[in-house]
Amino acid sequence: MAAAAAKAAVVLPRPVTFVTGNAKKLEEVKAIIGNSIPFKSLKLDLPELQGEPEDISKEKARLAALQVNGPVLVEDTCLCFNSLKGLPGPYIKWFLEKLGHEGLNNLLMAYEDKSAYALCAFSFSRGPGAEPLTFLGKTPGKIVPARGPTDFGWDPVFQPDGYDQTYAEMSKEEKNMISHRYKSLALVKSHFKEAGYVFQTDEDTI
Ligand SMILES: O=c1[nH]c(=O)c2ncn([C@@H]3O[C@H](COP(=O)(O)OP(=O)(O)OP(=O)(O)O)[C@@H](O)[C@H]3O)c2[nH]1
Ligand SMILES: [Mg+2]
Repeated sequence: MAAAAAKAAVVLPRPVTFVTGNAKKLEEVKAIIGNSIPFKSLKLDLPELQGEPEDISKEKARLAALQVNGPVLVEDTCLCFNSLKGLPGPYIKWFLEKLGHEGLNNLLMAYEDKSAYALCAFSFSRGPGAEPLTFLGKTPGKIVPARGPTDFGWDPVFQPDGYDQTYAEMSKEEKNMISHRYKSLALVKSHFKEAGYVFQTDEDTI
């Protein structure tokens, strides 16, 4: 039999929109994705479901696709303490806001085990109504008293396994080579490569 027909390209109506209310996330996503996926960004703080990271991320993608009326990428980030069976997890934003770096350390005072992991769940939706695909990236480490610049979230209290520095003490380039976000985006990039999406620009659709 003749070789199988070439896979038809999936045409997406415009560049993907990365929807986030977090400027520091956007900075890292830009640095990690580079030119490999054409995307633009939209600053929007989407409401978040309670529950498992994957479900929160998928629901964010569904909401974002409706808002944007096109293909979207979103992500949800968790910081999970093993002694606390994965908490604060997706609720880290509020724990950090209320307790600060010292409070996060204090949560683990009663436990010997300070191990933790950073988890990033990117979700991609091709548009409103499409089932989002989720890509998980995980970096193991431990919670330590804050060290390094305090310009991004809990970076100063997270020391990845195999490193003497916290995320905050590392250069951006170094963090972006090992981070939960990097690992999750590596899977997103592979998916885009395999799927061979073709993007129309906004100009094409006018
Ligand atoms: O030190 C950090 N290093 C990181 O690599 C990192 N990634 C996210 N975060 C923080 O963890 C919470 C996640 O909550 P989150 O995923 O809902 O994000 P968000 O609400 O800020 O933005 P978004 O939901 O609009 O995208 C928020 O407090 C973020 O600031 C990080 N902190
Ligand atoms: Mg959020």
